[in-house]
Amino acid sequence: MTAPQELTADPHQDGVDAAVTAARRVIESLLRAGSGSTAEMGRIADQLNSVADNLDEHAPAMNQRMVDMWAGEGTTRHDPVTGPENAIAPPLQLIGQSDGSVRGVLTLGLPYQGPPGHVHGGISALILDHTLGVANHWAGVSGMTAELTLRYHRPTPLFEPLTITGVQTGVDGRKIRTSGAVTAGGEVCVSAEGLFIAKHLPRPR
Ligand SMILES: CCCCCCCCCCCC(=O)SCCNC(=O)CCNC(=O)[C@H](O)C(C)(C)COP(=O)(O)OP(=O)(O)OC[C@H]1O[C@@H](n2cnc3c(N)ncnc32)[C@H](O)[C@@H]1OP(=O)(O)O
Repeated sequence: MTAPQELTADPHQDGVDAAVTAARRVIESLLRAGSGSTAEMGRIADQLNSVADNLDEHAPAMNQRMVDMWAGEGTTRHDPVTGPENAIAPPLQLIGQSDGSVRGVLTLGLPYQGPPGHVHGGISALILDHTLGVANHWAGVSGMTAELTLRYHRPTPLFEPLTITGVQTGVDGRKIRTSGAVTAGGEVCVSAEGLFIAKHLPRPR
């Protein structure tokens, strides 16, 4: 039996991860403040643009950055679900379980809102697509999403811990079947069935 294993990159307390954590806070704070805020939004926009100008000035060429992103341990650092270097990632940390499934817990805030006080359905789809992909990796046979079928059973709450699970259920030639769910308080909010096809795009070199 395989021991549980962290499958996603551990966020660092410094460097780009710390800057990305701050950027996530800015996104959330802008939403909290809103158009009725007395904060000087014009000045805030200038400050944020100056931060972006500084980053762009020190960034490598795009093709070099793509090579770096896909080198070594970097593969789980930048995706939009688990990546500690990606400010739009919640981020979710996934653990491979001894029973072959993967599991993670996260709480989503205002940037991920769809219906009032609840998670946008597209965000649940993004999280489940990625989690099913990681479940395939953990199972040892992975591929690209060909079909993702979602059932939204009940609204998924913001501001509460959500448990995200995924497990590979079968492999038939190049066809890989995987299922998963988002649960809150032990109730299934969203369930997913995925068909993946064993195929991998080449890494940039
Ligand atoms: C630690 C963490 C690590 C890292 C973990 C990272 C996890 C990341 C997870 C994210 C996953 C994504 O979002 S991936 C990105 C989203 N997906 C995509 O962009 C895929 C775009 N589509 C494609 O590239 C293609 O259509 C493919 C690869 C799906 C299939 O193309 P292909 O390779 O040419 O294969 P093809 O011959 O067409 O099909 C092979 C067989 O599958 C069947 N098939 C193909 N598509 C379908 C379909 N939609 N529905 C039913 N069946 C289908 C065919 O009938 C055929 O069956 P038979 O005749 O053999 O019986």
